[in-house]
Amino acid sequence: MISHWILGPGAVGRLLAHSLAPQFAVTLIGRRALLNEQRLTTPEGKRRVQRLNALTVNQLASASQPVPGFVHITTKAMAAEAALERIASVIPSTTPLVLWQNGFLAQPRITDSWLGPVLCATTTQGAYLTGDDEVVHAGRGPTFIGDLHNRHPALAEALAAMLSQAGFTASAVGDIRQRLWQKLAINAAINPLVALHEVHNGVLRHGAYSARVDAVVKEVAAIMQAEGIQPPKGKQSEHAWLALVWQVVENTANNKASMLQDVEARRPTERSAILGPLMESAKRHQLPCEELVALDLALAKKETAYAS
Ligand SMILES: NC(=O)C1=CN([C@@H]2O[C@H](COP(=O)(O)OP(=O)(O)OC[C@H]3O[C@@H](n4cnc5c(N)ncnc54)[C@H](OP(=O)(O)O)[C@@H]3O)[C@@H](O)[C@H]2O)C=CC1
Ligand SMILES: CC(C)(CO)C(=O)C(=O)O
Repeated sequence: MISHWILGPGAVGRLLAHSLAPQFAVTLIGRRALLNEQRLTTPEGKRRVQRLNALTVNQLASASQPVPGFVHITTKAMAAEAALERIASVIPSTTPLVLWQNGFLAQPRITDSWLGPVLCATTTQGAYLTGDDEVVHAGRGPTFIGDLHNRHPALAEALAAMLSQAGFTASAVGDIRQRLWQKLAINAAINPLVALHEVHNGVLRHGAYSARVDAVVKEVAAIMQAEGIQPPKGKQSEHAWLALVWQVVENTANNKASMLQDVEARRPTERSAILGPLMESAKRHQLPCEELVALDLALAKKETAYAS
């Protein structure tokens, strides 16, 4: 039986573990001990309890586990490389990895440094934790799998089939880089502003916020063009990116964005994974990015204030 290791037992990691466990061998790996009896609340409000095989990184070194078929990394973007480093000595260097992070920080770095295949997943599944033994699956959405250089289409197909068997709507795609950058554009336009002002996504439609969104999207659209990233619908243009972002704001008006959840929990945000690649690209292509830099600085200041 294919075994899946899931490194990072947070919202996505536990949702994945609950979904895969009935049909596959699953090991959930964290840096601290987790209860083996875990609860899931479905989007329909049903509650399920399941025993999951949960180990700490330290226990993993002494436990005799079968070699994993896949290692899913489900930490936040900034933690992915360090988390992988902690387990790298106990898995073959050819083990397929699956990166579930938003942004575009961990994906190119781990793809360049890992010997084995590195698949990337982008998902609009929504999940959040309510405690050490419970995850809420807030909403369903599609998941796309691929690798940055399109070298492993069969592996992506095989994983998408397993995830589909586990109840995800998953597809293998040949354009995962495009999809990761498209999501990055949306996250850059929405997440920093709502996190800084501590508002739900829908508030961006009002007052001075909407002009800030437009100004951010203007910078992002030029960067996307320079990176060769098309908006999912329509031709490359500022108008198409604006339409996309405003549609997501509308669809998620009542959402508390992930970056706002991080700010409220006083955790580091994923600003380096979301704003970082855009600012780097702007610099490389000599494009303006004053709005993005201002958002990044303001978020850094906010994080420093609550970290001290
Ligand atoms: N939640 C969602 O709905 C979605 C999330 N994503 C993306 O998925 C990624 C994960 O998000 P999410 O699950 O919400 O994040 P969480 O903060 O809920 O989970 C992150 C987990 O990683 C663990 N972790 C951190 N460092 C290590 C380490 N060195 N070794 C092992 N585990 C570690 C944390 O453990 P500890 O508790 O000890 O801190 C925590 O359990 C992010 O990039 C996010 O943007 C994408 C789409 C939807
Ligand atoms: C699309 C959006 C902004 C929805 O809240 C999101 O992906 C997030 O919160 O990270």
